[in-house]
Amino acid sequence: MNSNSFEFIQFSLDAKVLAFGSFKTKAGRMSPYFFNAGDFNDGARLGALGEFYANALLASQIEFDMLFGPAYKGITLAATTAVALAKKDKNVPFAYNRKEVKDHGEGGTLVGAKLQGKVVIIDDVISAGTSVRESVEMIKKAGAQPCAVLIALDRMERSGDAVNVGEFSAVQAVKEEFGIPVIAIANLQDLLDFLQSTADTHLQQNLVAVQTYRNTYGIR
Ligand SMILES: O=P(O)(O)OC[C@H]1O[C@H](OP(=O)(O)OP(=O)(O)O)[C@H](O)[C@@H]1O
Ligand SMILES: O=C(O)c1cc(=O)[nH]c(=O)[nH]1
Repeated sequence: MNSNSFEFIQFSLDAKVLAFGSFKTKAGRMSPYFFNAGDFNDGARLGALGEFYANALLASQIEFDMLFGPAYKGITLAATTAVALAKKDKNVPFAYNRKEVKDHGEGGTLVGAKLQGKVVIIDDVISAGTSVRESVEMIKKAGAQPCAVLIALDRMERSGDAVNVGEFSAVQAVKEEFGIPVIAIANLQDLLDFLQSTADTHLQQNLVAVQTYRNTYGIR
């Protein structure tokens, strides 16, 4: 595990964005962990979050010209990543969409810089891939080129629901369908490594449940 991933997991636990317990996912599975990016909800946390995204993006060495954040959560994520990149001497434009079409003033659904060149889509998680699919469509329609997706956590689990388990994860499907990389600041393997190596015995107690979940739903 790289240090950005390790520190990100610690940061997410401290912020209580990453929690252990019993949570129902969008797919209807009972998960022993959950990542709620909406709880990075103050200036210091959002600023630090942008640093983690920027570090992961720069470490990937992907060439890009701008960022796009799908509404709603992606908007703040793209904005804070753009600020962090600018602090690292990589000042790039960013854009985002509205979920509802604005029918007055400048109108439309796109806000911010004009979509052009190689665009990185920034979001928190990919569940079914709907948000990425819609983003790819908007970017291509504007004449630009989606070049990567950057997310906070890749749960590395196969598609489907509690009973039916598909062959591949939504992240794998996005890579395959659009031929673009998906970069995650951290993934389920990092979380397992973290739980295995932590000196916090209370935290370590979650290892078996997370491993069992991975054995049931995890990608092969
Ligand atoms: O891969 P998907 O199935 O699209 O799921 C992932 C998307 O779902 C959530 O956003 P949501 O669409 O709920 O909107 P929000 O950002 O307004 O919460 C999340 O922030 C991702 O954008
Ligand atoms: O699958 C989901 O619904 C899901 C899982 C998770 O950890 N975080 C999240 O925002 N959604």
